[in-house]
Amino acid sequence: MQVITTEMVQKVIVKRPANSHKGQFGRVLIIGGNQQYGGAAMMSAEAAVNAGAGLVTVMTDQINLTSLHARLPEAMFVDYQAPTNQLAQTIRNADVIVIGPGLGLTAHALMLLQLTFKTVTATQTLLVDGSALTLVAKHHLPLPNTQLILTPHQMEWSRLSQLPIAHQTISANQQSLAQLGQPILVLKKHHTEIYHDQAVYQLTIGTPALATGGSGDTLTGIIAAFCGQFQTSIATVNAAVYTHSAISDQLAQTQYVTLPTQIIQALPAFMAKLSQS
Ligand SMILES: NC(=O)C1=CN([C@@H]2O[C@H](COP(=O)(O)OP(=O)(O)OC[C@H]3O[C@@H](n4cnc5c(N)ncnc54)[C@H](O)[C@@H]3O)[C@@H](O)[C@H]2O)[C@@H](O)CC1
Ligand SMILES: Nc1ncnc2c1ncn2[C@@H]1O[C@H](COP(=O)(O)OP(=O)(O)O)[C@@H](O)[C@H]1O
Ligand SMILES: [Mg+2]
Repeated sequence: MQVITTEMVQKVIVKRPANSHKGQFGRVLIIGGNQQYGGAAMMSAEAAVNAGAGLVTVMTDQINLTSLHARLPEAMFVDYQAPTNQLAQTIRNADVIVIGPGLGLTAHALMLLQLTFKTVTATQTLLVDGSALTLVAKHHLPLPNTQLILTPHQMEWSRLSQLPIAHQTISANQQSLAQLGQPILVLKKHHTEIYHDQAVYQLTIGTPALATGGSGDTLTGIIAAFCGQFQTSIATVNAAVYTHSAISDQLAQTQYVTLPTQIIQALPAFMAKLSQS
């Protein structure tokens, strides 16, 4: 198991080429946010925008439109009740898709997940989080052939792998991942572990100041934005996971809890500093 270091992250968060445009920094689609959990999709989207995604679209319940645009005019909106062919076209247009933050477990949520799995191709990156992971486990859905990243916390991983939390050892986790077709796994907890093929990385920063609703939703947006602009790889995912906790640690010097929205606000300055060092 290797520890993720600042030096590893500096290799990922590089200066942007002068001759570039938004089309090169990733078209990110966030699918989530039902009537109860709109904030989850909004935090994911705002994190993606602030972490540098070129274009961000949110496919969510219409009830979230006004608050989304009031808070984040940079984001585009698609009503997740739109006709299936429009939803599929939106999914096809994305480079990186996040599904799950605040999605919920209803029949409509399941339909959106199945449509995404059916539509996504091998050249796209798909990040499955939150409710979407619970739906995969509950309905035994086969995972699609794409660049796949799973971001469960320990309980979500338990549902998916059928490993009780106390049995989530490195070798047991690796065996479960082999059965799931070797996606990248971000197993979120105190000292999060990241798995890909035989490689295992550990985050040794981050504190319980992160133990507040929305911290994981925010992480999904950072990972998606990083994959969209720095290419999908284990190094890129590690850099995103590290950035999330490093910002929290900085804020936690003077704060008991670090709010997801505060981490989001600090992203552009943190990335500028790393890219210049
Ligand atoms: N503001 C919002 O709209 C929020 C929406 N959320 C959404 O709510 C949905 C359900 O997600 P939840 O995670 O709350 O619900 P889950 O019921 O899937 O899991 C949460 C429970 O798992 C247990 N658990 C064990 N180990 C854990 C670990 N290491 N980390 C976290 N929990 C652990 C805890 O008992 C915890 O109450 C998701 O779609 C999520 O995106 C949450 O993220 C909270 C904030
Ligand atoms: N005690 C802790 N130490 C370090 N990191 C933590 C701790 N508690 C939570 N976190 C981090 O906060 C995030 C929580 O994700 P998640 O449980 O999915 O939150 P939510 O779904 O509410 O957004 C993960 O990145 C996790 O590693
Ligand atoms: Mg979560």
